[in-house]
Amino acid sequence: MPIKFPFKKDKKQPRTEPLGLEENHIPKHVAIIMDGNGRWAKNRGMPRIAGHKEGMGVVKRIVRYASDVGVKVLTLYAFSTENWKRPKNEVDFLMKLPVDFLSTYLPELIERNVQVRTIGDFDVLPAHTQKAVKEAMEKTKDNDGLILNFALNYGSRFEMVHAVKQIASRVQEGEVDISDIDESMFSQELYTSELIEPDLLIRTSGEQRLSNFLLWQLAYAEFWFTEVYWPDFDESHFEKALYDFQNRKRRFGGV
Ligand SMILES: CC(C)Oc1ccc(CN(CCC(N)=O)C(=O)c2cnn(Cc3ccccc3)c2-c2ccc3sccc3c2)cc1
Repeated sequence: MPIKFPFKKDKKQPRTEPLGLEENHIPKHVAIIMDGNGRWAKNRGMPRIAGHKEGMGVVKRIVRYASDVGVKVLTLYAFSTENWKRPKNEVDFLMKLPVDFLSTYLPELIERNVQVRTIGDFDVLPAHTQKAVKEAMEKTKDNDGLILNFALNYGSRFEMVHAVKQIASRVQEGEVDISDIDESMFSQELYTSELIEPDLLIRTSGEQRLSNFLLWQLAYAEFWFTEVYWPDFDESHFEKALYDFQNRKRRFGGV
């Protein structure tokens, strides 16, 4: 019978009746494809950026929950069609969003001992976005609590081809012999080289696809999908995902 641990008592957070999560079987690394902002807004006759705004509030709440429940790494991927397909006002809004997010939320992230990291092609972001993100990473680099990892302009196949090129050039230089190449060497060349691999992937809005996200790193992860649009995603959905994760692991226990 699973041992029932109530959540750590935390005055600040409204207590939710725990499903009976086992404290010592929380996934170490949860990756989330945050999808559904646009449809959420459309269903309400609101502009798409209203969905992104609502989605930002959910990011803050889920980060709090993940750090409270003991997740070690939380990787967030804003599933977004290429920016060039978006109207200009939406792209401008999105590029401002991180600056607003960090200006209001960085103090709490620091207080919560959260370390902010990114994976992906950082340089294509506008200067003001880069500046805000760099400052957040610099100010939190020594924190050893939850690692909050944002996928920015990230593509898994691009990442993997880049890794192949890095290794191939080392072979060409005679630094590495073909027989030395193994999974570990390949993993070391990925953006995620310093992170443990995800053990749970969550995707919202009913899509059941990876969309070129962490293709190598998700090889052994549990996948959990929900119809819920990201702006409607809340702690109860996250808790259910953790609960199902624990039950799957329990059912298929073994080595
Ligand atoms: C370190 C962190 C604070 O800074 C950054 C974080 C991300 C990016 C990249 N970025 C915005 C620019 C782009 N590529 O479109 C997206 O991924 C993107 C695309 N849609 N949404 C809205 C959305 C909001 C909420 C949920 C899904 C999508 C976002 C998005 C995603 C999460 C968060 S959290 C703070 C801002 C933000 C913006 C750049 C810097």
